[in-house]
Amino acid sequence: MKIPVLEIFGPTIQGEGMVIGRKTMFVRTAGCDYGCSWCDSKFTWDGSEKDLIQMMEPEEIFDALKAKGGNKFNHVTISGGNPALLRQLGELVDILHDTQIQVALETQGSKWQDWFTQIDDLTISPKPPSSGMKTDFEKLDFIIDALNKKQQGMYSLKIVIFDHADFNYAKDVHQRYPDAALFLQVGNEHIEQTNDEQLITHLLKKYEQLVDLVMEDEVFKDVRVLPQLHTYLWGNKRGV
Ligand SMILES: C[S@@+](CC[C@H](N)C(=O)[O-])C[C@H]1O[C@@H](n2cnc3c(N)ncnc32)[C@H](O)[C@@H]1O
Ligand SMILES: Nc1nc2[nH]cc(C(=O)O)c2c(=O)[nH]1
Ligand code: SF4
Ligand SMILES: [Mg+2]
Repeated sequence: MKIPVLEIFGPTIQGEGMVIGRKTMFVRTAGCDYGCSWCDSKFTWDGSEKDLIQMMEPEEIFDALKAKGGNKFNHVTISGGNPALLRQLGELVDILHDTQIQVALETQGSKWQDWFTQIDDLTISPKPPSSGMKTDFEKLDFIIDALNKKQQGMYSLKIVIFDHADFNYAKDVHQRYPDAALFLQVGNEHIEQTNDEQLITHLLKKYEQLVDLVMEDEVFKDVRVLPQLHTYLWGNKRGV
């Protein structure tokens, strides 16, 4: 079954979360059930690129990954949009595993798919208040419970922080799922900034502020605090 794809790129480094720095390819699917105010990939759901969506069979995606990445990769990250909207992605995961390629997934935790159990590095990124979205905690409970029973691979939570309300939301999530590895990520509110120097200076300051807050906090002990590493190298550039 065909999959709506907007970008296939790499090899690059995974810039975020549990496998930060890992050499990986990216497949970005189209469509999202959320509309986060600060989404850095709005083109996947705002209609601006609907004519650029390619409907691809899993084998075609595999061929496109090979055409771009040759024999230089063994890890593919599926992001979006929300790839968890697509039941048919399980087929792509199987094809990649058949050739010893590991698979990572980026999703917000609003939908479950049975193929989640096959993912090697699964990132669930629930959305804090600044996004304008509301977390369905019953659904998230179900997903985290299912992931805790998972036989294969790793999973983690990654929460983007823009303000104090987000910080408190992340604390609540951490206390609700104390056994889940938690990553706090600096929010980038300047997604249109084209001046890399200005952007990086700003993001470094934000990173330092977030680190300072976490260091003084008694709830956040077993936690990791990270920037989006790719923005330090390439700013807001797409496809990297
Ligand atoms: C574009 S989303 C796609 C996957 C999925 N929809 C999700 O949100 O997890 C990939 C990651 O980028 C993060 N993200 C999006 N916009 C961001 C921003 N302006 N600053 C920091 N992280 C951002 C999301 O929270 C998510 O963890
Ligand atoms: N290098 C790089 N790392 C990333 N980690 C998560 C990304 C995403 O947009 O999902 C992303 C991305 O777009 N590029
Ligand atoms: S859930 Fe992810 S892709 Fe969807 S709007 Fe939010 S950040 Fe963007
Ligand atoms: Mg991104």
